[in-house]
Amino acid sequence: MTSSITIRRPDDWHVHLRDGAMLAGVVGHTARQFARAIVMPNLSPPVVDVASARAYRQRIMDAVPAGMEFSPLMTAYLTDSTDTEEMRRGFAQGVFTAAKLYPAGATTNSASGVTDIANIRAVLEVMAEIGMPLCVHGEVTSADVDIFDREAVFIDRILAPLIADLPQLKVIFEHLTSEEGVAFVQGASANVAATITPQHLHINRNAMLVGGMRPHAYCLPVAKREKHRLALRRAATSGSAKFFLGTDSAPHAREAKESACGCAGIFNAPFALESYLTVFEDEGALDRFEGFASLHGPAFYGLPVNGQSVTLERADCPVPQVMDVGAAQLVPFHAGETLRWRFAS
Ligand SMILES: NC(=O)N[C@@H](CC(=O)O)C(=O)O
Ligand SMILES: [Zn+2]
Ligand SMILES: [Zn+2]
Repeated sequence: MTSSITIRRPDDWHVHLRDGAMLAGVVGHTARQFARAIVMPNLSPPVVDVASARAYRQRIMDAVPAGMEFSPLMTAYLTDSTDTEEMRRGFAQGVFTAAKLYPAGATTNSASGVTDIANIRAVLEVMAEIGMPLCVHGEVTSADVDIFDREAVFIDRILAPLIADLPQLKVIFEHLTSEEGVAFVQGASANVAATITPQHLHINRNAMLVGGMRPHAYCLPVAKREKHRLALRRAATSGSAKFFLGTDSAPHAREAKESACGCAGIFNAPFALESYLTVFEDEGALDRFEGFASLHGPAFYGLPVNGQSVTLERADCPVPQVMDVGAAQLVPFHAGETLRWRFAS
């Protein structure tokens, strides 16, 4: 039995670091395991321009615990009125690594998102021209579409037409949750890739709804039927360079989750690599873990791979029921479980 595994230092291609005291409480968990992370811009107010992204990046750097090396990669939050020149400038200056499309109303802090993709057509054209990647929260928001179908419908109504229209645009289908999503990404050109979270590899919708309503298993897009989880596990462990690590770690204070209208988001940063590695081992794909965690993401984004390495050891890794991060009590993903891999260094 493999007793330890060493891979190039990975990156997290989708994370929510929040701001203020919450940022200070959570950033170390990401910086401990990952060299870089694509930082989501859904603050309140959102990060829509170069100046606010620069300022946010500085706040993140200031919050990284001493001795940790971590580079936040910033994203621009697209709105109906995003300025094309602002995107061009931010990308040229290396402030924006990508831009993020939130369909208005789809998820946490998406109220200022895009109400109709036609409204950002000019921005997307420029992004395709300059090679600026588009990160997508891929769900429609129409009241008549069932929440479990919103990703599949998004492909048909929005994503497939967009990609046909702008084949040069680099698109990351974020936090993929469905077999339709997997099939779509597999069948698309090399300009289309996807991130996959640990929770969507571990849980199906039963985790949320059986034996009581379990708000800590609630995130968006929601976990779906078992067949979707299995399709995601096959994709993540397939070795295909189209799929890579993006935790979507999304901390919300315990009381905001355990509420009559609980927030969407799972805080998985503290044990992210341990969680993913368990899946790769169960699928007999330990040899493909490094590609998913450390190689495919940089290749897609056109960035160098990291120089350093990390090691995980086979050892009991108990996950606490709750973590006090100063700003809040957070219930981590896998709370109360003991994982069988432990991040060593
Ligand atoms: N994934 C989530 O459930 N929540 C994210 C937003 C998002 O990534 O959609 C958050 O910011 O809380
Ligand atoms: Zn999202
Ligand atoms: Zn997210």
